[in-house]
Amino acid sequence: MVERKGLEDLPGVGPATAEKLKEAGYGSIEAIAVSSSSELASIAEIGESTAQKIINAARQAADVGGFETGDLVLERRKLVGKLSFGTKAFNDLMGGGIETQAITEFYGEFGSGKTQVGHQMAVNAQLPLEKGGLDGSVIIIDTENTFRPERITQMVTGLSARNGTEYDPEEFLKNIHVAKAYNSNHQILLVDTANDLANKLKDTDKPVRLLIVDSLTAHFRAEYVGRGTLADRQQKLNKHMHELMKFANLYNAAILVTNQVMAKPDAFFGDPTKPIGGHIVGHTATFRLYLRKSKGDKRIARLVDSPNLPEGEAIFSVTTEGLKD
Ligand SMILES: Nc1ncnc2c1ncn2[C@@H]1O[C@H](COP(=O)(O)OP(=O)(O)OP(=O)(O)O)[C@@H](O)[C@H]1O
Repeated sequence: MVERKGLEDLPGVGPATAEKLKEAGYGSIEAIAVSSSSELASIAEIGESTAQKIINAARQAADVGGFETGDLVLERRKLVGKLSFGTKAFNDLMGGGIETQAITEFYGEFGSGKTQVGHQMAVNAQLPLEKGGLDGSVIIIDTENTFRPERITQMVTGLSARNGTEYDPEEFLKNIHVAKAYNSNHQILLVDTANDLANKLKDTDKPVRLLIVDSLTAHFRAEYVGRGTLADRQQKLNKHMHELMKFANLYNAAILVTNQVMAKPDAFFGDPTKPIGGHIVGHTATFRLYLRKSKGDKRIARLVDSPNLPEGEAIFSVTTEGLKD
């Protein structure tokens, strides 16, 4: 595993500059490495030539996606893990579960079950491999204050009954690290914090194997209103997604993000069945699932985009004990 460096390790970046960059959402060496000197100069209030020097140093320090030979890619692909949903229909749809080294996006209307899926996966990820888990810890970036430890307890109790094992909910809660994101910049910054935490836990018996961002887009949507802001928003979102992808590869982790679609479209966001973030999120997420409500506690998940699986649907229920067939 690569040792991660901080912004302060770059020549020419003092604490004040580092702070300005972080506040503007440039919290990682990788983000600096792919920025332009004019952009950096104006954010950090430094000269362009200094900015260019910082960028050059960042490019050297970061692995910003140069070329890799196919055998190395294959070697990494061999490590890909699958995190089970714990429901047959869902697993069948997704070829066994959600993959590590990938971003899986769940989008749908309010109440369609996105947060519930996230909670269930935060439980399942801690199970041993033979039980469909990833034997790891979980990080949740909670942007809408929807994380409920009580739900985790209920789901662990449900799982104990289903698996015929006595799991301790408290143990599960201890392996879930939750941070609230107060705005989109903070949300982007929390991926760096997540990196630090993952780095710290990587040699323990519970390395971070799942990172959840619930909701990926809510802050962006609330902060960037009006047509003139669209380009900025998409650029930030794009950077955020790439940092998440980087995290996925670095720690062989699964990334689960949620995205709300509006039941009542406004003029700006258009088509009600289209998730927020449009092309950017769509092209960066590896798998996309559209969730919708059906009768009672039933939900329908539709796989809409996948590099290697056919499109299809799965029906599942959201119950007090967790997701069920
Ligand atoms: N303890 C519980 N027992 C049974 N069902 C529950 C329980 N808690 C939540 N649910 C179900 O989950 C639904 C909420 O789903 P969830 O919070 O995942 O929606 P969401 O898609 O994340 O919505 P939003 O976009 O508003 O965040 C509730 O309407 C209810 O049907």
